[in-house]
Amino acid sequence: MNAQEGQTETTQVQHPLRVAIIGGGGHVGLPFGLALCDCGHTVTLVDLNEAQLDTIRSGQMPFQEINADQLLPRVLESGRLHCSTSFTALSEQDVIIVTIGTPVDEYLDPSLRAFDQVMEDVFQHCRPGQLLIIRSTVFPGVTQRLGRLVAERDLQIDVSYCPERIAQGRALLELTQLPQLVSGCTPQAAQRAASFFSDFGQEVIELSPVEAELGKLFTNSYRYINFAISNQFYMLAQRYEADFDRIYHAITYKYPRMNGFARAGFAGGPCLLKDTMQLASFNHNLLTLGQTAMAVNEGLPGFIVERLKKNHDLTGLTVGILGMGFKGNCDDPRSSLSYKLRKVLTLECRRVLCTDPFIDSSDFVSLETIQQESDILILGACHDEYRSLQTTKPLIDVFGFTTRQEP
Ligand SMILES: NC(=O)c1ccc[n+]([C@@H]2O[C@H](COP(=O)([O-])OP(=O)(O)OC[C@H]3O[C@@H](n4cnc5c(N)ncnc54)[C@H](O)[C@@H]3O)[C@@H](O)[C@H]2O)c1
Ligand SMILES: CC(=O)N[C@H]1[C@@H](OP(=O)(O)OP(=O)(O)OC[C@H]2O[C@@H](n3ccc(=O)[nH]c3=O)[C@H](O)[C@@H]2O)O[C@H](CO)[C@@H](O)[C@@H]1O
Repeated sequence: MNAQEGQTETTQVQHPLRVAIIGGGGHVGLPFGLALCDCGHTVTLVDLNEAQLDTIRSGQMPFQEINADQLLPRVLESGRLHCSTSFTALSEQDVIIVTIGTPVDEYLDPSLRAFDQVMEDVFQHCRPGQLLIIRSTVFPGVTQRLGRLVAERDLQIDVSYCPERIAQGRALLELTQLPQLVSGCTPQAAQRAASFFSDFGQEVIELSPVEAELGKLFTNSYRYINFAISNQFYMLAQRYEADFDRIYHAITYKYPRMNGFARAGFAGGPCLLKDTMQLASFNHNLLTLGQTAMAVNEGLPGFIVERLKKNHDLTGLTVGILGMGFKGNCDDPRSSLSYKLRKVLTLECRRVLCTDPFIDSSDFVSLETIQQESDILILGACHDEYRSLQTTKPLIDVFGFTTRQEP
């Protein structure tokens, strides 16, 4: 199922440890666990999702991750990868890593209950001398608060926050290539976390816990706001019947000061919007740029439909969405704007059809059917399969993906 790209060299760690990853069946925990195991650590993936763990035990990746289809059977064969739904294994570990999801709630505030519950479970099972590494993206202040709780209970474990910064699907390519932000509640915790990641092959940058927490949120908010600039310019160009892609090429060509100018497109997924909202919430709901970015990026599906309505009577038409994942060549539908587009279209059109080569859903149709039965096609995700799509139907491609020359 997975594409294969140049494997990164595996170097063996000098100090093999016993490591548990809570949330180890997920998009962050699993590839990290495989990589740690591959370089010599013994890893227990602790996850509530039994079905996911069964899939992993059988040697199958539960989601797409470049090079993981080859790596998973290899580490299973080594005998150093274990899976468990129980926290009891925690007491046998040297290092406990937390990679559970950290969503925002319906008020756009971080939802801390699940995280606090996991921490309570960790406290019940930990033993003195262990290193706790928080790797989920957390609200600023969470790490120091944990440090205070650990001190109050005299648990004698070292608490650190070391955020994950890989792009989903590319973890095994990026893990040892990206510098690792490292922080600890005490100098000893920071130093132990730094040794753990340098032994793993990463360049380490030390920050205080709140700096590392903010650093992670700044990284994702920056990217999200950056996409909003392009999406706003795209909408503006459309309003004046100007071709955004032609402008994009013209103004970025041999002009280095536009190097960071993003393409227009659906900016979705489980992280960018959520982390921008966490930052806003941390700053007492004041993050003007972030909130404006949310209005722009989340408004793009509605804008597309409004534009279509100007030239077509949608009530009699079938519209097809190509690609439902939250980004190109990705099988993850979480917070994909293609679903928002489907919802808006459903209110306006006779029929909406969806297709995606990576997502198995009973209400999706094949690429062939969608091409035959749709009057209008809209690109929802830049899957390679659509790059050279031949169609006689009008194709709305906000990304400029099907017309651009370079990848
Ligand atoms: N997805 C990414 O590319 C990415 C990148 C960097 C950081 N992050 C951050 O990493 C964290 C995890 O994200 P993800 O995409 O891997 O989420 P995910 O939903 O894919 O994985 C989380 C895993 O935790 C498990 N889990 C939930 N509650 C649990 C509990 N109480 N005990 C044990 N296991 C439990 C779930 O079953 C799931 O397998 C989030 O904070 C996210 O913001 C994600
Ligand atoms: C590359 C990057 O910094 N990604 C961050 C992002 O990864 P994540 O896995 O969310 O992936 P991306 O940042 O690549 O994509 C997020 C969204 O932006 C859209 N998109 C992408 C490129 C583009 O030019 N225009 C556009 O709109 C994608 O279609 C997708 O909907 O959140 C993760 C979770 O915290 C971080 O760890 C990653 O570091």
